[in-house]
Amino acid sequence: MKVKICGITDVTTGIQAAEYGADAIGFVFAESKRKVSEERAREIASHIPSEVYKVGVFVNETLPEIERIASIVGLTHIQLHGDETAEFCQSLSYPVIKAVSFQGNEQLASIGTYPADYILLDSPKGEYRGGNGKVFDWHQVDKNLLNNKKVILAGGLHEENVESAIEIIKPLMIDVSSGVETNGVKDLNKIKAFIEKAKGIAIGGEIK
Ligand SMILES: O=C(O)c1ccccc1NCC(=O)[C@H](O)[C@H](O)COP(=O)(O)O
Repeated sequence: MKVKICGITDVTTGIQAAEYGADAIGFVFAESKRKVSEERAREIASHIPSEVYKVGVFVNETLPEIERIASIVGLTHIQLHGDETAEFCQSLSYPVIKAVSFQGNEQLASIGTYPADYILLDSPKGEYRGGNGKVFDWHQVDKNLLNNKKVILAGGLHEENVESAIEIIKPLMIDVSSGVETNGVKDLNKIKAFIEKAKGIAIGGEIK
């Protein structure tokens, strides 16, 4: 199971997350309590091994601004967390993760044709477009509608519920932010425990 730790804002947490086995780390460049400057993100990214994805999270940002930040920071993937059109997605020169605030399967039917490499299933938006620490009903998701796209599951995951989430959705990757924080700050013990738990979960008798 691949793991993305999102909302990284300092070098130590980035380095430790990678050491604990994170496959991707996320930098939020949108309105958020976890918003990070491009200078800080660049510094963090420079300490992270090349095989770990550096994902930039954007909400309705302009194309030139995304491309500019991606190039400065050294992003490997762009996560679109707003209302970006398919044409917008196609214009980006990076692999795209399109986030969907899950509200039902009608929505998934249309996202099945969206030209993104990955679909990130998240909870309906709260105060911010993402990172709200809320779960949604995984049983409602009809994955057949997603056209075999690579699925990343997010939304209120933590050490205690991640096993059920993986069992029900069987995603390629899981994404967490609030669930590895204490009092709104990333907690290294929780990050370690979450990654260990997720990496040890057997799907169909095989450790993924
Ligand atoms: O994390 C944020 O603050 C955020 C703000 C605005 C747009 C997206 C944001 N996060 C994107 C993520 O990938 C989060 O990890 C994902 O929404 C899950 O968050 P959580 O429910 O807190 O685990």
